[in-house]
Amino acid sequence: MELIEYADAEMMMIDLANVIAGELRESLQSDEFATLAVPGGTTPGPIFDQLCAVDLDWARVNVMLTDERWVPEDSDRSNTRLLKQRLLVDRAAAANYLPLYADGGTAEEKLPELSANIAPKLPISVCLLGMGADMHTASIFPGADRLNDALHGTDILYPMRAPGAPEPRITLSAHVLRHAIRRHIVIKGADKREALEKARHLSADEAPVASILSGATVHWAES
Ligand SMILES: O=C(O)[C@H](O)[C@@H](O)[C@H](O)[C@H](O)COP(=O)(O)O
Repeated sequence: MELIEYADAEMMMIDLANVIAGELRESLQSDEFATLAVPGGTTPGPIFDQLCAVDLDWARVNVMLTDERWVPEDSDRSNTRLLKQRLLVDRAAAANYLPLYADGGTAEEKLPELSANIAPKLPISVCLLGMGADMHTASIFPGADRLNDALHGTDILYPMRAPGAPEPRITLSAHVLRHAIRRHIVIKGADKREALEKARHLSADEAPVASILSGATVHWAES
């Protein structure tokens, strides 16, 4: 794993948006389509604000989340809502969105149709991930009911219920995340930096983020 430290978060977000745009551009030079996976949560919004305005052949880019909270799109907990408000706008509105949520059923019920839609768009060309202070990444949480499957199984998606998550989740598997051609993790704050250092010496069962660190670039700013 490579660690890049930034003087401040604002610089980190601008830099990271440029890096992601450059990598997507590079993918589109050799492939007909590129797939970008991004996290929800509170950290990546400023990256989306930059990235959405980038001059790129967005019509050839598939955009998806790394994980979703199983809540309707009008909930302020919905990562889909965040993406639609801040990434899939401006030039990036031309991208092809691959949903991780569908109305009218549980994650377990909807998972086959969501997976079938994603399968032809893999591997992920550029994957951006977040991390929680409890060392979860995507929605692969320590102590979660399907932790073992999400870490070691080969399915694309797993439903997930975890003590640390207020609602049911759906997440890409570690298998799919590890097969991403380029992988970035974005974290902010001293507590997450400490958690990252701790995770490097723990098993993936204790620190799920450890399962995707090898070959990843971690971007960190204190504030
Ligand atoms: O839906 C989610 O919550 C995310 O996709 C999740 O994996 C997130 O990246 C981390 O929890 C960090 O969240 P923050 O950026 O809010 O700290």
